[in-house]
Amino acid sequence: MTNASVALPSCTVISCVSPVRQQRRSVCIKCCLQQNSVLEELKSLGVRPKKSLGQNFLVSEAVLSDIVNAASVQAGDHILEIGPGLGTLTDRLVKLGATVLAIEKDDLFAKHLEKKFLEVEQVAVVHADVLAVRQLPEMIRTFQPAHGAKVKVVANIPYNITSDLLSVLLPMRQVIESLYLLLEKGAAVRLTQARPGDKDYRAMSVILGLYCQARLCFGVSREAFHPVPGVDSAVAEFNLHEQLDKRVEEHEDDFVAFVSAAFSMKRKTLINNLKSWNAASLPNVVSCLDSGGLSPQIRAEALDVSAFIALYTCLRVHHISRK
Ligand SMILES: C[S@@+](CC[C@H](N)C(=O)[O-])C[C@H]1O[C@@H](n2cnc3c(N)ncnc32)[C@H](O)[C@@H]1O
Repeated sequence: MTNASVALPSCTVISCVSPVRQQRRSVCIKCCLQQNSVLEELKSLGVRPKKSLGQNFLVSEAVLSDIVNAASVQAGDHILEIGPGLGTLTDRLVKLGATVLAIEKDDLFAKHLEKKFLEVEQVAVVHADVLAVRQLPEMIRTFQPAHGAKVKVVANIPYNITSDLLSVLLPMRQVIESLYLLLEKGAAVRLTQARPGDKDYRAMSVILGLYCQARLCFGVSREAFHPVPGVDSAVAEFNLHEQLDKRVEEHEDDFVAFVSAAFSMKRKTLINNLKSWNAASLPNVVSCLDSGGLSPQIRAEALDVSAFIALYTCLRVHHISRK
């Protein structure tokens, strides 16, 4: 059995033979050990990673360290981990003295994790689809430390739930302080860097501006995973604002629906898109755009979050909301 925790220089490249596939690859010693231990663990469980659940396991010690450093994980932190898989990142978080709430959808991995961390008081495993946990805010509130500090989310998530997961977690500023997510690189760049006028600027860019400060932390090579995915990854930080802009605080869901409607058809003007939000509002949209010095022909991708909030606030003055 290999031991991935042996202290070795991180960048010495060797020719690594997988014990399962009998294939040879050039990787660093630490990755080789970690990769082989992941492969052996999968083999002992008799499972093949499922594409449908985005199961690409981290096999790079260096990336694990970079993630926990980016999140400044320290003893006493309470961390929500989504998709713990074999528990590699969970293990690292526990070693740093954090307490972990780990939510795993896969039946077999959830059982495996329950056994693996049975004796570890700092880990609670929840067998569930994170997107289907109705009482997620309450569950996180119960998990918060006694002194009420907020929770950090640190996770290597399946790429296909990125938007849905952000939509679920971003509004939870009462219980969550920040998110550190390992994402598909293109998505990480888009989510953290798109600005008004860019081709990647979307409704989610505005929604992110409402809820948080987003930052691209670092890129991660596809070689850091088993199986190796078809794309590179990156870690992104989402630091949630403690308070929402007062003007939308009481109409948060309606504002999000307003922004989403404004972007619904890429080629249409903002006004035409807003018909699906409230068709009767259009004369008011024209006058609110005008009072903000904006053309009635403007498209959603030209407006930043402040312009959206100003436009929405103007419409609320006319008692207009979603119909
Ligand atoms: C990319 S793997 C990461 C595994 C592990 N954290 C690692 O870094 O090696 C994603 C994990 O999320 C789990 N998963 C997929 N969809 C999920 C969902 N909706 N809710 C909770 N876990 C999910 C998968 O079963 C898998 O274990």
